[in-house]
Amino acid sequence: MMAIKYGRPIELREVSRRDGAAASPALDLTVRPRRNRKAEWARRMVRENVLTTDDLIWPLFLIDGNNKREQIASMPGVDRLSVDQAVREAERAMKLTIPCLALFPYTDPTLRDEEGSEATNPNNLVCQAVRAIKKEFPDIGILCDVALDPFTSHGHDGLISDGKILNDETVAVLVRQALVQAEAGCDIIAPSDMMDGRVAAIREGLDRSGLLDVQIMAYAAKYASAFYGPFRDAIGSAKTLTGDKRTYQMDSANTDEALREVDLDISEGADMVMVKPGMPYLDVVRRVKDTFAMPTFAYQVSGEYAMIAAAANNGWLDGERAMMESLLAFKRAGADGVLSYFAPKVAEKLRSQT
Ligand SMILES: NCc1[nH]cc(CCC(=O)O)c1CC(=O)O
Ligand SMILES: [Mg+2]
Repeated sequence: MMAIKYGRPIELREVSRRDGAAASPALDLTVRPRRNRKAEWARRMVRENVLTTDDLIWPLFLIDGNNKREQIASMPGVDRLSVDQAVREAERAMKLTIPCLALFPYTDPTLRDEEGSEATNPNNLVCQAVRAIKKEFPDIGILCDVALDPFTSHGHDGLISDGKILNDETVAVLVRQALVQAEAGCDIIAPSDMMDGRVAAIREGLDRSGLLDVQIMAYAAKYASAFYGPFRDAIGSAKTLTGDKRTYQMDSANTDEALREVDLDISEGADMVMVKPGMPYLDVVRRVKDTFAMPTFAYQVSGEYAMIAAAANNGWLDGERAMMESLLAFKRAGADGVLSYFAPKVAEKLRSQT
């Protein structure tokens, strides 16, 4: 019996050395993992995870106006788009075979109020964009975020009373927000507010309105994160936000809690679940995928995008390679897809490789 692990059995050592091999010093290794990495064709054969355009959800920021593109300083390469420009990006997404867009509005400050009432206006920016995109490109998926922060004067995701975020009262408004979006033609409702019980309430609201096919992707494990900073610039809530979101978004120290949150959202009717942010929480993605075997998504959030984009713009790292590596990391962690501001660039890169 010869136990071979990482070397050659002692008995075979002498015979195994070829004549002349002594001239070139060699380690006595049977197993050399580098053999499988010796050429690109060999690396392709043993590759465990692949990223394709099917894995991408592309978030777009909307702004009122026509033929307008406004740069977002903290997200170099990402613009706020007027509805007509968002339709052009939808066309680009179709050509790049990106399956789904996510829409986020920059609401005019004059339309923001304490209750976020613009959220339930069936003609708000998001609903306008959904209709315009679906009219030209009915075959692209559209995901709409459900939360009040783009619409409230205080920048919180829910209603406030005496400095507290009200849960049940907020849920009632979120149901109405989800309904105006679904009625506009949105395919996937994505509650990002972290109120308790909102998935069940939204599911019931949709079903009662006959919107049985509208899916719910729950931001199930969403953490109170510093990485949302640039997003809050993009939707214009950074300056107005008072305090933080720690009474509703999760504590970044926890993962068991993430499993309980995901479990609840699934039992309330979520079709898909999301972990957010992405790269700093890949352990959560893996646990969620392994525990529930549900379609699991990750959000590579604005701050993650900004870090890579800023370092690349400074020449501190190879932006394209860092981008591709960061996206593949989500696949390795078990994600079925990723919301990423890099989506169009990634899709272009993937296309140039085939
Ligand atoms: N509730 C709204 C919402 N939906 C997505 C993000 C962040 C996305 C990003 O940073 O890219 C946020 C911000 C927040 O919760 O403060
Ligand atoms: Mg929850």
